[in-house]
Amino acid sequence: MALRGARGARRDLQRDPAAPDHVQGHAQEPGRHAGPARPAHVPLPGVQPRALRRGDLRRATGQGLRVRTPVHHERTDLRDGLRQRAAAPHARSRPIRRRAHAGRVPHRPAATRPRAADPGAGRPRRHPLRALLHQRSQSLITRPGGQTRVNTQAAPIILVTGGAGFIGSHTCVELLEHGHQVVVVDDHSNSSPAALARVEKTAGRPLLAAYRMDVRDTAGLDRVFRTHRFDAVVHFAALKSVRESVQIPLDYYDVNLGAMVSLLRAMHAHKVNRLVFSSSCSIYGEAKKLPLDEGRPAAPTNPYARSKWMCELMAGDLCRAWPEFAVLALRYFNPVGAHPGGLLGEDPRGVPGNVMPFAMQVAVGRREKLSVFGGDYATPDGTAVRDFIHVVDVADGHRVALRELGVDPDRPLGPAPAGLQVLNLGTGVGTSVLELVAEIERASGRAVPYEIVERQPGDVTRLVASAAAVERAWGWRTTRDVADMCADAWRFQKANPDGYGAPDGVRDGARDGDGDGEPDGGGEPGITAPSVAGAVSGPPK
Ligand SMILES: O=c1ccn([C@@H]2O[C@H](COP(=O)(O)OP(=O)(O)O[C@H]3O[C@H](CO)[C@@H](O)[C@H](O)[C@H]3O)[C@@H](O)[C@H]2O)c(=O)[nH]1
Repeated sequence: MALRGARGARRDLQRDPAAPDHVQGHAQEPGRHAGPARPAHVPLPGVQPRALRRGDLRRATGQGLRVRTPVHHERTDLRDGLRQRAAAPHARSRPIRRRAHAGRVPHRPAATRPRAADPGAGRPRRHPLRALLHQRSQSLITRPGGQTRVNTQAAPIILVTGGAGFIGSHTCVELLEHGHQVVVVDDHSNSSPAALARVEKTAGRPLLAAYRMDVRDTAGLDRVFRTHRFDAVVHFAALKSVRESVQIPLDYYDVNLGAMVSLLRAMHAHKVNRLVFSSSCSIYGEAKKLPLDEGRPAAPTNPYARSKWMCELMAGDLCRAWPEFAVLALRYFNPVGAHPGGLLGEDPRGVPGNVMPFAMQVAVGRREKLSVFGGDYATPDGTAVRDFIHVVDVADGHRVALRELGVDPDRPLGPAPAGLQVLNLGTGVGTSVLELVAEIERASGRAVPYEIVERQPGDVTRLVASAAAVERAWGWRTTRDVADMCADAWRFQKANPDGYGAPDGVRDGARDGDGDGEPDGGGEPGITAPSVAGAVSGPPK
């Protein structure tokens, strides 16, 4: 299926007279926003500019090699290999594959991934040529025929703020599995550093670095931007509870808007011009008509939703002032579920504010009963209706969003379609709170006792997405239903009744103990570090 560019969707929005006035596009000047081109296969100092040959490898390893079938072509892109194969089906050629440790990993179905529970599983083995790499952005690439060479068409480096949180951690896995390099900034106010160790285990690759810091720490953030040359940012770090925001609105404005200002300043100062912003369908407020499309005017009903709306406005204003800036604001509906591998899931600190983690804790016996907020809504069973979306679909949506911003590990950095684009991430299917409870009982085989109590201030009756725009723009749709969400969330909850519990040996706040100027666990970050998350550090000095 041919994919339509994101700019197509932006034009759709511009044509829509009901589109919010901050949703704008800027005509793209060809080539202008392409960012720095990545040179392909630049020789390393002291290294012959030829491809390293099989003999070199054998000498370096002192052991035999698994030799791949020789090929008749020299291509760098997997799809090129596949295309060529299709054109000459009898040629004994294979599409080029990248080795798992090479930092650029093709997506594999979960069943074929190394089992994280196996000792040593998922841990990339050090390649003997690794010592030749002198830049963190370089990686090895192995071609059919056994040729291995240094690939300087660097994997993109992505900053993920709030990367240890629920959606952030799943997105980190998705990005690592697809060959991105990932740096996390998280203050762990509502997350555990242990989640990052599990991200690495699940993805089978380490993070490039992980910093424990508040995004509002402008000086610290500036040092992070000076330490890494980011290609794009995915911004999750925020407070996210609708009902809590009604009680402590200033905290929500302070954290959510403060972090956005600080991040946009750093991006502007360091000329990092691609942002995927974690927005929210709560911006739509009380719906008169369903499903909700992106042209629906904003009518937020609580400080949390208003803060997300203001962040979108802020990003739109910066797009007007900085024509190279490209922002994709993803308005997710209700992300729930967990990674099917069972290591990653939702583990908020304290009493869960959201219905799914609370109900899961009831099912596992940590809490007595669920309070269902409101049984008198104008819905079939009287409880509120939400569009629950699997967190792995949300994570996948972020990877595709980066691709639409020109950031794809399988290609050189592409042009960034400048301006702000807003897209829903939802399934289009509404599920009531009581329907969700019934599905959790089915998945877990346990009773989830509940009591219907008063409606809560800030809540709305129904939020259900129109998923048409994202499908038009990217050819993308969600693939998992509420049964999958409950089954996966239960798998995590059952295996981790206390969530992440005691951190997995994580040394919180560890610094640069080995004095190499990198967060501990570094060395050749993203490639050979046993676990960057095992040494989450403060911001670089
Ligand atoms: O203990 C609980 C918690 C929630 N609910 C109800 O369940 C529904 C869903 O609540 P929740 O899971 O908290 O989701 P939302 O309030 O819809 O907000 C979530 O979903 C938004 C998108 O809709 C995100 O932007 C927010 O960050 C996220 O917290 C609402 O009607 C709540 O009143 C209960 O009945 N009992």
